[in-house]
Amino acid sequence: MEQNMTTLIMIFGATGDLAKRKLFPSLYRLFERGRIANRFAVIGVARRPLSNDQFQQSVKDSVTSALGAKQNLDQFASHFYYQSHDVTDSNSYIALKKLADEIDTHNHLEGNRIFYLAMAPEFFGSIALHLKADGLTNVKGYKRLVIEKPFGHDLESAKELNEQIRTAFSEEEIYRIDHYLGKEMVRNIEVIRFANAIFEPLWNNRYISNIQITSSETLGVEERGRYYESSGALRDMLQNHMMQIVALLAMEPPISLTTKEIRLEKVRVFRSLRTIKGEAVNDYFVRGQYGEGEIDQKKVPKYRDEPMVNNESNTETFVAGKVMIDNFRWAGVPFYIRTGKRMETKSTKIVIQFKDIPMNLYYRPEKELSPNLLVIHIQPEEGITLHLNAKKAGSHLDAQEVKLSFSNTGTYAMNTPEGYEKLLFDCMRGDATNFTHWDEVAYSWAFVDEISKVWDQTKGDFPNYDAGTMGPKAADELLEKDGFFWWPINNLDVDNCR
Ligand SMILES: NC(=O)C1=CN([C@@H]2O[C@H](COP(=O)(O)OP(=O)(O)OC[C@H]3O[C@@H](n4cnc5c(N)ncnc54)[C@H](OP(=O)(O)O)[C@@H]3O)[C@@H](O)[C@H]2O)C=CC1
Ligand SMILES: O=C1O[C@H](COP(=O)(O)O)[C@@H](O)[C@H](O)[C@H]1O
Repeated sequence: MEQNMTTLIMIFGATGDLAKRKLFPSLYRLFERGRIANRFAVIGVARRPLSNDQFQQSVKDSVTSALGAKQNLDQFASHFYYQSHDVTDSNSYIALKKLADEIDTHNHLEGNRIFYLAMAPEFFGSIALHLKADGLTNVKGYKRLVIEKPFGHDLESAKELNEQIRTAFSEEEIYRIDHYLGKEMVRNIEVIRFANAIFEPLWNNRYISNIQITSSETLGVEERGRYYESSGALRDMLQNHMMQIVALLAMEPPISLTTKEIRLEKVRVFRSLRTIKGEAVNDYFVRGQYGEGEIDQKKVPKYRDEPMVNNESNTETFVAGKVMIDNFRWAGVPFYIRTGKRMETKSTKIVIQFKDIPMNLYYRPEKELSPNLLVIHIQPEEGITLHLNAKKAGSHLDAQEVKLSFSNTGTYAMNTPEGYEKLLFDCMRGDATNFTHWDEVAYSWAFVDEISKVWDQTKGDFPNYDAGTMGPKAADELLEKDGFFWWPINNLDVDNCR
């Protein structure tokens, strides 16, 4: 893997929300930690007219607003340039190439280029084609394309987009970003599984009864109503973030930790997904849309009253499903996943529920022994909790549930870096392990398309959950019919140990 951090990053959509909230602060943190040397430059691209000074000021403002007052901000911002450019206008690329070549030569950037597409996905394909046609990719160093989600709207559009970007970049040069793969505890899944002799032998259908993955948000759609109306929770969260977590939990140990081997194993999981189609969709998947409710003691409107949302919208803001992986290791083990907006709490957690022991010697017959759980806390807290049974102090032989916890924040006493910081750094190093390969995207869309095909044709009974709750009743029933229930995520806090 290369360790060449000398690079010119072109951010398309540099005045947008993602650039301000995530990309500039992440680049600052890399700069602050000395991970990118002084030989880097950023060209921000967007339509509105801004001078370099104005752009640098907006970069400084976004760093301060995300990270608080910081040192060396002027020095950091001096690496930023701005080009007012409409990506639909072919002539603009000529001027952009000229600027890029000048900055490259002036800063000795060795012709290394990262093109970061942080704007609406409808532009992705044509930007990639222009970059090649107008010579911006014609460099003596490396060229890499970082592409934001959503990668297409369904398999067909994803294929079309892929073909367009592949005319300008090879698969190895394409970094399809999924910011969940930058989260510290998502990256930790593989280490927890493959570096612990106590887990890997149990990691299969003989010992695990079910796995639950919840990613709940308290936010609504905010200003993104127009995008969300054509996306919904299924395409916005499940097709990418949730399915990636399933793959990491379910994959076989790779023969080595290279990008190629890890991706191969993840793809094998996607290939083993049980296809759910037609009438079966509603047995395996549940959709919801939020009505009015209360969050943090404030009244919030229903989804259909949000800006840029159709007042009869059929878009789901919640999805829960049972994913089955039909292979030797996982046959019969349901992976329950749920995600939604305007839920009770902001939390992403994985609960691995182990099967019951064959016989309970310790509780009285009327009391059941608690199952062992391994909880992986992805956010906001980061850590692991193992739920065990141990003798109740002072009792004869009664057992009680105890929790062994590891808290990432507590151990290192610092905030772990944002996902984007890690992913940007990985891209500069040429490490694509935590980016999604085309095959993963394609299999995941094929799986999701069968669900949306059914849902697009039938009207949901919406709204069907109140804002501030954990989703519709049907999501609970999905597990109840299998004899399970969602573990209440608020009671699983990493710090909530007995
Ligand atoms: N925001 C977020 O938290 C997340 C965003 N994403 C993805 O990131 C991408 C960007 O999202 P976000 O930042 O929220 O979007 P915004 O709408 O906030 O920003 C869009 C950017 O594109 C620029 N732009 C729009 N049209 C053109 C054009 N024709 N030519 C040149 N520039 C143009 C806008 O600037 P101007 O108007 O000046 O041209 C602006 O800088 C999307 O793909 C989104 O799905 C993914 C995960 C999270
Ligand atoms: O990709 C997306 O993710 C965010 C949730 O990300 P998180 O890191 O805050 O969990 C979600 O709000 C957004 O709708 C979606 O596009």
